[in-house]
Amino acid sequence: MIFTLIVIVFCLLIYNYSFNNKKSRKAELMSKIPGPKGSLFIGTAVTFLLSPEELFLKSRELYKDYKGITKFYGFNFGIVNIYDPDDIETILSNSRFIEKRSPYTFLGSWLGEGLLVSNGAKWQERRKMLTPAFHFNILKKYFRSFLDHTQEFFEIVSDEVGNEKTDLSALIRNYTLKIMCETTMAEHVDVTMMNTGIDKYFNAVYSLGQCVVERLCRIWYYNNFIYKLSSVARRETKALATLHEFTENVIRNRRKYLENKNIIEMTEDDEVYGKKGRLAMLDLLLQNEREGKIDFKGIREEVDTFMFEGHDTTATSLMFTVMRIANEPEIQENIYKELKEIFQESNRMPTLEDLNEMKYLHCCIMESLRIYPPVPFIARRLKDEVVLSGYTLPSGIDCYIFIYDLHHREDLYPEPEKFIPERFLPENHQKRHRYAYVPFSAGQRNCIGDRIWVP
Ligand code: HEM
Repeated sequence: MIFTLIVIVFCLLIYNYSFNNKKSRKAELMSKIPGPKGSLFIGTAVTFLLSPEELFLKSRELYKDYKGITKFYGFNFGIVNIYDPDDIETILSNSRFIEKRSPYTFLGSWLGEGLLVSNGAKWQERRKMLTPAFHFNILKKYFRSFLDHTQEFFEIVSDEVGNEKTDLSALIRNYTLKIMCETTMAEHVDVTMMNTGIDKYFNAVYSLGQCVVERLCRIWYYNNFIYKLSSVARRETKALATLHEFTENVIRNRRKYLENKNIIEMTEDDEVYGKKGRLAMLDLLLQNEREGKIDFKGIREEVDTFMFEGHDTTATSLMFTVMRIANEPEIQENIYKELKEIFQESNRMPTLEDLNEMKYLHCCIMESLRIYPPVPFIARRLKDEVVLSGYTLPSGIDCYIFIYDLHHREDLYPEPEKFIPERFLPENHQKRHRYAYVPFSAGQRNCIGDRIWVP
């Protein structure tokens, strides 16, 4: 009871300070932006008192009712949602709008100041440090690893044929994480450790994800002090211990491996790789640690970031792609024909060059990322005022870019729920606005791993 009272009083005080003050420019500008009418004290914050699924549907409703731009506000925060390609271009292409705050801060206890959530000089420094690990040559180097794991995956899936049900999600997640570890954490990650720790790791990722979503749906938890007192925060702390232990083991194992081999300094064509190539992400970070440019905590932040951002998005996308194609017999037939033309009667493994010939399959993947973007929205904190769709957005609020709604706009993608890979044939895709399709975001803070997914 006392806790609820503290929450209410606290929220009302903050609300009064910032948004109820009619003289404030922020309040004046926000009042002009279209959106549902808010209540006296809590603005539209009541919308957040929904379950995650209901909140998702509510956001879709708002998008339909307020084409182009709409707002949420309450207590001390303001959010403007945008879905228009011109507006999205204004934000994503401008280096003034690369700052992230809510809801990324909710990931802070896990990812620290890792690339996904960091800002300013820290972000610039890390992005520069890590970019070489995502060069196309890295993809070439680890292509074999993709093939081996995919082969293993197929064998396991074939054993499932005839079963009434198969949980593809668990299988896909498992293999995606293994590939992610090998390609970004270097080839010699201890597989036994991976296999024993992997289930615990997944459960902890799931649990932490739940905590973040619950926090997002409970506006009073936006305040750190209040959140820390909750049972959700206690669950988060438990999950964090497992997650950090897992990644610390990955780092220590790799470090030990390099020490045992007496590899003091690695160069891009070091013998540790057996062939010429660039350093994988973890080795690049360990190299920078030796040069005093990053410490253990910094390495862990990046390893946590890449393990999460790399495997979760990719596995989600793979699951939706497989699910959708499984329900589209004609599309399956077209994919089969294309593969038959490439491989003829041969059983050989695919090469990187073959990928360039899989044009139809490529369109299918793009269409799947359109309908089911694994990152349905991204956000930017506005440091300056900006005009979007004819409205001036105040500085200090968060601008949410709803990739999901952009990708489902009827005017850009007629019959948006239909799976039509031909939308992405070059002659059709090139006619579209450059910012009408952004599953990997765009601009300076785009996805650093986009080439690993769609080369
Ligand atoms: C289907 C696969 C993927 C999708 C749809 C995807 C999507 C995205 C999106 C939309 C962003 C922008 C986030 C924002 O602005 O808040 C992003 C950023 C990022 N992604 Fe991905 N991603 C994918 C795969 C990967 C992979 C494989 C990796 C790493 C191995 C990765 C690492 C990152 C990192 C580190 C960032 C933050 C970049 C920065 O802020 O500088 N992603 N991703």
